[in-house]
Amino acid sequence: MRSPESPVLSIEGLIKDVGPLAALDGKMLRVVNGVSLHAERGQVTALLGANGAGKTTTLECAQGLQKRSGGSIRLLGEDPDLAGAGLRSRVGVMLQDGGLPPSARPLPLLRHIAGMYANPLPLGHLVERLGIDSFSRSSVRRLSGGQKQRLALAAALIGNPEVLFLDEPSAGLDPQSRQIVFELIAELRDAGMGIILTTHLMDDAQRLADYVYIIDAGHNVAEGTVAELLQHGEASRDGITERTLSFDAPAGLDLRAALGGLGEGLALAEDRAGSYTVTGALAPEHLARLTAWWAEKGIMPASLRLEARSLEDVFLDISGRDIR
Ligand SMILES: Nc1ncnc2c1ncn2[C@@H]1O[C@H](COP(=O)(O)OP(=O)(O)OP(=O)(O)O)[C@@H](O)[C@H]1O
Repeated sequence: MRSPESPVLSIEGLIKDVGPLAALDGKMLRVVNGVSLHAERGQVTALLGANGAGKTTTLECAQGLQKRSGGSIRLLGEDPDLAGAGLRSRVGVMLQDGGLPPSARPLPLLRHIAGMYANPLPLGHLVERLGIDSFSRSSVRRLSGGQKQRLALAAALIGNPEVLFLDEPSAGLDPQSRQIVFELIAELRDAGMGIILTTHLMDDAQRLADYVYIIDAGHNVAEGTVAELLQHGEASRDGITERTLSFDAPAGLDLRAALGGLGEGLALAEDRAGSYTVTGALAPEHLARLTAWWAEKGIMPASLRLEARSLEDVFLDISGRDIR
């Protein structure tokens, strides 16, 4: 648990029932069952979970878009179910499909939104950072998925919020835009904004998140920094640190010969022609043996990477591998 010192968002034991549902003979369905989460200023907090885990419902309750059935929520110290425009003006929300009016053009739309806030960010700066100029003459309905995404982020930020909710912030973005959006998120975090994001992309969470909550079937199943969660993954394997060494080199190498007697207990594979992985309890001796063999044979790999388990491995261990 981290210290809840002036959290931007504090959720304790959130319950959300939906219905009554005809499919359940008129009964209610509990879709969030006791989720707790704390998000701090100056941090990126990620909420991860499989499809249907309850992420959207949790965050919509936090934003006051859905009324909770039980538990407590404080967003910037206020109950979102009771708060008014004052709270909304301090909160930025970027939804996955943007929720932007289809016939609007980017700049008038952003100017209009900026006009609703007391201290908006300078429009020109945001427009330039997010490359909105290049499509400012098109209407929202004609924008590509990635352009809409960047415009939605600008719309969420223009009011200069203290807390920002991001739903799948890199969905549909090309590598250049993703880089720009990530840099902007890191800058906003460093400037003290509290950022709460949901994503299915473990890479994004691993790169951006200061603290991660994993929920499943409506309740918390794990939490911690990325490093803590990765350690959890290691501990769950009887204290043995499993690592993967991957490298690209000429096709058809005999890895077993390369590792000699040290290959026992390791999984050796040439996944594609010339693309190799060695997985298991790798020790420095394995690396020494392999690199000595390369030197002996005059082999210089085109790429080489050593990693412990990824957040994706840990996520799958924690929330199971069954499709939802
Ligand atoms: N109004 C509703 N009526 C019936 N079921 C609902 C309703 N709202 C949510 N649910 C169900 O509650 C569960 C949680 O939904 P939610 O959208 O919060 O999940 P999620 O974690 O955001 O999923 P995803 O990753 O797929 O977006 C799902 O199984 C969903 O079908």
